[in-house]
Amino acid sequence: MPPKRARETAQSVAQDSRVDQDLRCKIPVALIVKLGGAAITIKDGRENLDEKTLDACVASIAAVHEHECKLQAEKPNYVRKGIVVVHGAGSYGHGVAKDFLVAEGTRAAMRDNRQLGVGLAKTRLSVTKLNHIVTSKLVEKGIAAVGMSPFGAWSTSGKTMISAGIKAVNEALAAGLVPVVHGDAVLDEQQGCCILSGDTIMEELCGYVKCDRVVFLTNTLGVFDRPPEDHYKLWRGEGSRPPLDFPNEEWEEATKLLIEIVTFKRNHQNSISWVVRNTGSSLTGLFDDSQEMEGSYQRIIGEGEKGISMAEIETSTSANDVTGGINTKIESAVSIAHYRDVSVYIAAAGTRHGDAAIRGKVLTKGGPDANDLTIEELDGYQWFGTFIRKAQPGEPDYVRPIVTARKCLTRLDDRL
Ligand SMILES: Nc1ncnc2c1ncn2[C@@H]1O[C@H](COP(=O)(O)OP(=O)(O)OP(=O)(O)O)[C@@H](O)[C@H]1O
Ligand SMILES: C=C(C)CCOP(=O)(O)O
Repeated sequence: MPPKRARETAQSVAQDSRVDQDLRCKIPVALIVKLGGAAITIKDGRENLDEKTLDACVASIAAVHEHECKLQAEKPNYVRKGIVVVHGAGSYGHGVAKDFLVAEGTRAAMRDNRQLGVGLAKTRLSVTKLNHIVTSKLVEKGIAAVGMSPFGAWSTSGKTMISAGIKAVNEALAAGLVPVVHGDAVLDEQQGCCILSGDTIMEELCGYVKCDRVVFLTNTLGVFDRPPEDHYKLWRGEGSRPPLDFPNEEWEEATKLLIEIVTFKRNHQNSISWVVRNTGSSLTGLFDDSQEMEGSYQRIIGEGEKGISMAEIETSTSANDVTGGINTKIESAVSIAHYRDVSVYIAAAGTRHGDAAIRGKVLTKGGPDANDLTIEELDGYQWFGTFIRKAQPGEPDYVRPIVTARKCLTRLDDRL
C-alpha cells in the first residue's frame, strides 16, 4: 500500500454516510466548474491576472447559461438548470498565504497570532479581489453571478471540514443566481486557521448538489504521468507561440496524458481504487508486481485513504502553492467521480478542450471493445484532457490508450 500523503489543505468529508440529506440541493444543476488559479492567473507572480484565459472561461460558461435560457424560453415546463462556479487563488493568495504560513495556522512555531491574523487578512484581501474580478466578468455577460466567500460559513477542525456553506449555495441556486465560490483562508477549531482549496470545495459541493458534469480547468491539458514541466504549460501572451524546439522530442514521446481514469471499489475494502487503462511503456516500472506487464491489463495506480494515492504518478507542486497542487485536484476529482457517479473532466482552460468540457460536448464514443480512443470527437476534433468516471457494474477490461504528448501538441494551438 503506497504511503499516505501529508495533507496540505483542508479535507472534505462529503462521502455518502456523512452527507446531511436535508441539505441536498433540489435545483437541477448543469455544471459545477472550477477555474484553476494556475489558468486564470500567472501563478508564479503576485496578483497577476491571465485575462485572456479568464475571458475564454467566462465565454464558455455564458454559452451554457444562454443554452439553458433558450431551453426555458422554448419549453414552457422546462426548469432552467443552474451553474456553480468555483475558482482557485493562483497568484491571488498562494504566495501571501505561504509568506505567513496560513495553512499551518498556530501549529507553525516561531510565529505570533497577530502575524497569523495579518496573513489571513491579506490572503483574504487577495482572493476576494480575484473573486470580484471573476464575478464582474460573469455579470458583464448577463449572468446573475454572486460572489460567495467561504470564510465565516465554512470551517475546519485540524484541517477537516466541520461546516460548509451549502445552505447559502442552495438558496442562491433556488433564487436563480450563479454562486461564485473561491478557495479561501478559513477558521480552524484546532489550529486557528487553514487554507481551504477550491478543489476541496468542489468535492464538498458535489456531495450536495447533483449536476450533469463536473469540470476542473487548469493550465495543462489534464493529468500526465509525470510533471508537464514549464515548457509544456500553456504558453501565454498575445499571439505567443511555443519556440520551434518546444518541447523536445524525447520528452514528448516519453510523457503520457492520462485520458481516462476509472474508479472502483474492491470487495471488502472501504477505499476507492482507480486505474488507468493500458498505461503504455512509460509507466512500466510502476506496475503492481502481481499484474502481468501486458498493455491490456488494468494497472492499479492509486490506493489508500479514500482510495487515492499519488504514489505512482509523478507530480510536482510549484514553490508558491499551499494546497497540494495537482494532487489535491486528482484526489477531489476521483472522489467526486466515485461517490457521485458523475463524469468529471480535467482540461485546459482557454482551449477548445476546456470549452467542450464546460459545454458538455465531449463525446465518449465506442463500446467496451473499442481498441482505439473513445473520448475524441468534438465537432470533428479529438478531445484532449483527463476524463474520470466510476467503473460500471460488470464492466469488462478493455483498452483505452493513453496519448503521447506529441499527439496532444498538434491541437494546442486551438486556444480560443
Ligand atoms: N503529473 C502532472 N500532471 C499534470 N499537471 C501536473 C503534474 N505534476 C505537476 N503538475 C502541475 O500542476 C499544475 C496544476 O495544478 P494547480 O493546483 O496549480 O492548478 P490550479 O487548480 O489551476 O491552480 P490553483 O490551485 O491556484 O487554483 C500545473 O501547472 C502542472 O504544471
Ligand atoms: C490560497 C488560497 C487562499 C486558496 C487556494 O485555493 P486553490 O487555489 O483552489 O487551491
